[in-house]
Amino acid sequence: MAAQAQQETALEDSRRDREIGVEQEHLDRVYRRLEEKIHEAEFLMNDAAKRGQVGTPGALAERDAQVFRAGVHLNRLNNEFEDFLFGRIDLLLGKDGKKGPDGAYTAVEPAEGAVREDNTADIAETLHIGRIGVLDQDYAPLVIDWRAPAAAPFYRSTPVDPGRVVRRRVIRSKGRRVLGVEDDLMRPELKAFLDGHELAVIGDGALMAALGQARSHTMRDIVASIQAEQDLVIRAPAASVTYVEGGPGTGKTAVALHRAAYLLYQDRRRYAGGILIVSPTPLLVAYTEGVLPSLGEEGQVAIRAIGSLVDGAEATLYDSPSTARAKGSYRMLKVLRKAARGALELGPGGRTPQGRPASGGAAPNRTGQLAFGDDPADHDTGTPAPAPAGPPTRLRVVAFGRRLELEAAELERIRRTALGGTAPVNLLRPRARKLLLDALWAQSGAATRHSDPELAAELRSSFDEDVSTEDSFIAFLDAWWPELTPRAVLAAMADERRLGRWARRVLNPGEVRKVARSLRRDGYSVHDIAMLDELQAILGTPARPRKKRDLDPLDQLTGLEELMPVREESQRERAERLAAERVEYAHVIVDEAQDVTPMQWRMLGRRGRHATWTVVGDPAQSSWSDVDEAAEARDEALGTRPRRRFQLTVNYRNPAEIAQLAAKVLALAMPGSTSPSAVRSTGVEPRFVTTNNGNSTVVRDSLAQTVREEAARLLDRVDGTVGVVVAMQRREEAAKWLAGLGDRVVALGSLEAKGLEYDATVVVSPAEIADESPAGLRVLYVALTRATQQLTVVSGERDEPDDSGVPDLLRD
Ligand SMILES: Nc1ncnc2c1ncn2[C@@H]1O[C@H](COP(=O)(O)OP(=O)(O)OP(=O)(O)O)[C@@H](O)[C@H]1O
Repeated sequence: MAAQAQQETALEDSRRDREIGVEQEHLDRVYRRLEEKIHEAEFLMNDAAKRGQVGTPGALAERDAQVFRAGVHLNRLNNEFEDFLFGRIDLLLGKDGKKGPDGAYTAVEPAEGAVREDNTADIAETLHIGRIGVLDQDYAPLVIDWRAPAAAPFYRSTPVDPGRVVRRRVIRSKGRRVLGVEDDLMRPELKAFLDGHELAVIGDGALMAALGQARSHTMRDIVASIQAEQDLVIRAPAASVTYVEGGPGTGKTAVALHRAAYLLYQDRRRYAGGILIVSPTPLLVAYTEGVLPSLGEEGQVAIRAIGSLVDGAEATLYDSPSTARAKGSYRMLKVLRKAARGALELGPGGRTPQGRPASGGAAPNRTGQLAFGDDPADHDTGTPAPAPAGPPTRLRVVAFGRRLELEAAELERIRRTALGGTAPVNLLRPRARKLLLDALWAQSGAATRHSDPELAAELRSSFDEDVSTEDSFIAFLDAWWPELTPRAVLAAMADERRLGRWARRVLNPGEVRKVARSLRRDGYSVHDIAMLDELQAILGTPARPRKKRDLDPLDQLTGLEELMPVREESQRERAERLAAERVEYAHVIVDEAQDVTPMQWRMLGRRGRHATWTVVGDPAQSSWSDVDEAAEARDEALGTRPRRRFQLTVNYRNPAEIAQLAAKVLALAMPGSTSPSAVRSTGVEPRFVTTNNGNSTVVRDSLAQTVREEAARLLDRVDGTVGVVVAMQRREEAAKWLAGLGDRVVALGSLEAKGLEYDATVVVSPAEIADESPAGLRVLYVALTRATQQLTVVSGERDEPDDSGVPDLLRD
């Protein structure tokens, strides 16, 4: 028996080696062709450089265009040289004989007679799929770009609906070497022949091989194993709104990133306006950042955390759930509108009573840590408040030899009239100035001096000119109607009494206290960033003279400055500059959309007023408490554009053992909803550990020690990363528990775990996580669904474990 098994293995190995050899031959051909193309690109660059020396405007423009094109080409080839060929499909003869622009036949369905009556068939076409397309000298496809229509069957074909595909192969290669192949047979009932030989089938399929791999701290692309339901989303037409829901691990983030790459491939010109991908946390941005470059896309896509969308301000703080609820809800809009108008009373310099400069930056707090909650003892600056300067209460000018004066009451009346307009507050300043001049003019009595309207008008205009150029008038206007910045207004809201006035009948006194207190911390939270953005819209920016860029004197002479990039700027810098200057996008992708608050939806809406959208999320993972209000805000941001809805149903992350446990929390958090089905099982059940010594008391040291031991245990059992998920308030403490265990293990607050995944996780005290906010059960559901292989749950003080250590929240 053993000898027979050995023989079979040897046979299998030799078949595998033969197939690897076949793919190696193809890869060699592709590399030879790529080298030719690189030479072409280099020749173009040199040639262009020579042309540049001629120096005529026409030659300069041509040189620049060529250098640009050749540079892009070289860049792509060099980037994608690594592991860029990853797939192959062997197809039956198609229905018609038509070929697409990439040289492949376009038919999806097989021709009649492609399968013979005895269930045999010949392979009519073989296509290799890679990160970019490569044609040979005769324009036959050596590699098809994964985003091209001809590559779609690689992803769409299933045994239920195979189309023309007989065999789908995933090729694993490193540099110039093919390392392995994994095949899926789409028509297992068929005996298919390629060049007279029966088609070989190697391995158990690529998906399982991909899913079993150890995780690192960065996400990998899934280009070689995109599944049919995911492919439908990635290639959905970009018109209007693509709306994708799916449980944890169904690939929503992966799909969103691949969709960005696909859209750029499909219509680069249209998306020259940029694609914005919004992530909930900087951790998730860092985790996903490498995926697009691996797909050959970078420049036109900006991946930003929702707390980094406002230039010059970065969210570094967390708000407690109740403060977040007040700041993120629609009610805050009313408060901000009042504040923006009321803040004029700040007077010059924009100093708040707390002494914090109103234009204060987003420095991290004193300890340099991210802070959770808004306990004044921790975060108050503690600086005694100097008296505010306040706005001036009297205007005095001299005009036409007379002393004119407006008193406080009159000034107040004028301010109210000016604010009666609906324009942004900063743009109302000219109107206020005009009303002041009207009042002074009326007081001067000069209007009655001339009955001739023309003379009267002339007199008025010289009066206006005299007064408005007077130093005292200019200084008064600057102090009385200062140009407000969003930061100044937000800082002004840190004063509780003042905020109380602006928020009357909108926020309750407790909310006012908490919001004001949180705004006294150094730095901003994600919710503050949305408030800053809203304030920017409410205040407006007065037009300023445009600063001219430094120009190359030669470009100025030839008038080419608009056509050519500034000389010293590299292509990458240019792309970055354009991205930084961009305020609106052609397509906006919102990841973890279930967590976006109403105020944040307004901020996103302003960035995609004319955009098409892809919105991905999972209501069951929402940490936002008022789901209906958020849905209303989302609908407002997306407008009336038609929506195309997709549902992802398969969990690729968690093994069935972990998914089943998480489903129990889902049933509590959102009764009636269904969990995605896990695609694999590891046979390793979640482990339950309790620090509860039997009388419901937990020694704190014991919790620290237990978590540390469990993390160390998991580090021994998995090759990749271990995440320890704790309630937000324990984050700093938990990091200390893990000191010295190395960089494969990290401690995370429950909200920070959003979207991330680890080989193994330790979830610390389910009850503590669930009790932390009104959406706590959904946050716990997120925490429990982060592991790709193993999960340990450690009960804490608040949990009630049974005899097996299973805490109450995780029992049936
Ligand atoms: N077709 C696929 N082939 C291989 N791996 C996949 C595939 N689809 C998803 N995965 C993997 O499954 C994991 C989960 O994917 P992803 O993070 O995109 O899911 P998600 O739906 O955004 O999850 P969550 O809602 O929990 O944030 C990732 O490791 C991803 O690479």
